[in-house]
Amino acid sequence: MPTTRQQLRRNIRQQRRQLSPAVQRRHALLMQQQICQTLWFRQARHIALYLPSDGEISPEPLIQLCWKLKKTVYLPVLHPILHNRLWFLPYHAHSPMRLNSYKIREPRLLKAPRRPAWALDLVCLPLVAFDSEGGRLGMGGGYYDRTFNFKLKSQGIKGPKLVGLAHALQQVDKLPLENWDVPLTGIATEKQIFSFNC
Ligand SMILES: Nc1nc2c(c(=O)[nH]1)N(C=O)[C@@H](CNc1ccc(C(=O)N[C@@H](CCC(=O)O)C(=O)O)cc1)CN2
Ligand SMILES: Nc1ncnc2c1ncn2[C@@H]1O[C@H](COP(=O)(O)OP(=O)(O)OP(=O)(O)O)[C@@H](O)[C@H]1O
Repeated sequence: MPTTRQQLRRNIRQQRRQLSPAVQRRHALLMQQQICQTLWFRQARHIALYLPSDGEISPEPLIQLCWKLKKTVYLPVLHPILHNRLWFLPYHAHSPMRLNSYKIREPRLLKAPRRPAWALDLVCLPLVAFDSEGGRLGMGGGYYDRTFNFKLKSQGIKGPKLVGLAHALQQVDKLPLENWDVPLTGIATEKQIFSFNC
């Protein structure tokens, strides 16, 4: 019987949560060393990352490196009005934070200048599963697909590079592509960089 998206999510989320803190730290550092060599990272000044939850690979070493290199870091914030869309707010060491409805820390809205999604250079996306052709399965809210939907339009804005971050164990054989799925530019794991032609 084929595995449903729900079963696959449950399965991989469970495997991810079982990684020890030491393995999590090692993967986060190795993934950072992989991605920081790419042109996607080196040419980017405005970079969206995320704070890890539920065993996701941690972009925290990458965030520290961005700050050191004077790149501006943004985090996703659940849109206060539009259904399942994201805003991106700057994130500094002293940004006032709150917990969103999924208990993930996000910057408070306050007066921080938002950056429109199309004006970011690089967006590092969390994901639950990926395949070797750039297929991505997320947490199921469709937040990133809705927010970067403009990239699917033929005359659309080119927008940021979209790079998924994952533990290598999150790779699966083949994910069915849905017509709302926004293509990824690449994926970075602790083992390697996958690059797709977009
Ligand atoms: N670290 C991180 N931040 C992120 C995301 C993410 O995947 N990871 N998102 C990527 O989109 C957005 C939040 N999307 C999320 C969607 C579902 C769940 C979640 O845990 N869902 C529960 C059930 C729903 C509920 O509690 O109401 C679950 O599946 O167990 C979490 C985040 C924005 N920020
Ligand atoms: N551009 C869009 N417009 C309208 N609905 C969308 C769009 N993109 C995704 N959806 C809807 O969102 C729901 C969740 O999509 P999906 O399972 O692909 O999310 P995901 O990629 O796992 O989540 P996330 O991007 O939040 O990590 C689906 O029911 C889909 O119909």
